[in-house]
Amino acid sequence: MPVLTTQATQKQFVHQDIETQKQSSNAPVILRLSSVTKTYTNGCHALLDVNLEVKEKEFLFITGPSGSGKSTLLKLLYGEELATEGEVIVDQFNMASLRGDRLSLLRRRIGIVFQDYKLIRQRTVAENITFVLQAQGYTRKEIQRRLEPTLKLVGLLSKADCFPDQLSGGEQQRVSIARAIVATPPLLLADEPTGNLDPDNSWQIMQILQKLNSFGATVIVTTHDEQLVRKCNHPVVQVRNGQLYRK
Ligand SMILES: Nc1ncnc2c1ncn2[C@@H]1O[C@H](COP(=O)(O)OP(=O)(O)OP(=O)(O)O)[C@@H](O)[C@H]1O
Repeated sequence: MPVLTTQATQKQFVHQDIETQKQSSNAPVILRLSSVTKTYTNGCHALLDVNLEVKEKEFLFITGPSGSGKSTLLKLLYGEELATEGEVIVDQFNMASLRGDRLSLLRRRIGIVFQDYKLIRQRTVAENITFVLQAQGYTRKEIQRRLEPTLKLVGLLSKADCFPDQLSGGEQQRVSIARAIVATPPLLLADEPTGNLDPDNSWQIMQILQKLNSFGATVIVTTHDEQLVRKCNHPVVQVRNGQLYRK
């Protein structure tokens, strides 16, 4: 693993790496961070002069210790936070200039999976998955057309009418993945999706994410789980003290 101490070297390295990828793949860029710094209002520098480019259909792991800036990086990508300096481009949109309806439209093209699932306890599995489609004005017929294959993909066809509290942690995470992908977004962001799961369930989740990637989605996963990362053959970026290092 390269150890890069200065930002100049780091930039050079990441750019070199980007060049290498360009030679091996002509896929369009789906997201780009250019010289991005994120400082929270309390003065905490979560990210410092970060550069990253991800191409369509890539699968990227983001690893790093607790508090290093992984979630912040994902939040910049789905517009939960804005960069303090630098430029964040997602799906050709500059995140700094996106507000209201335009931000909502971009978010429809991004599926998000969280460590703590964020399911609605009073709604069934099927309702949790289709809720977002209803909110986006899909017809009942289209919702039904999408629901069954999505449930099948995450192995939950028989649990459609269960409530979240009747499911295991792994099953709940599979519901949250189903909810994230039911509108077939081209970009899937997963923030510690296996953080609350045992190794078997973690592996099941990874297999689903890899299957979605093989179907054409760009997938970015943050994780602490080095073993899981080693098991999969995907590029890895490590965040340390708010800076990015290619592994
Ligand atoms: N809303 C906020 N206000 C102030 N500081 C924040 C905020 N969110 C995060 N931070 C700080 O920014 C830094 C990076 O946090 P972040 O959540 O991105 O790290 P992380 O790598 O995802 O950590 P973990 O693996 O524990 O989830 C930390 O020092 C954290 O305390």
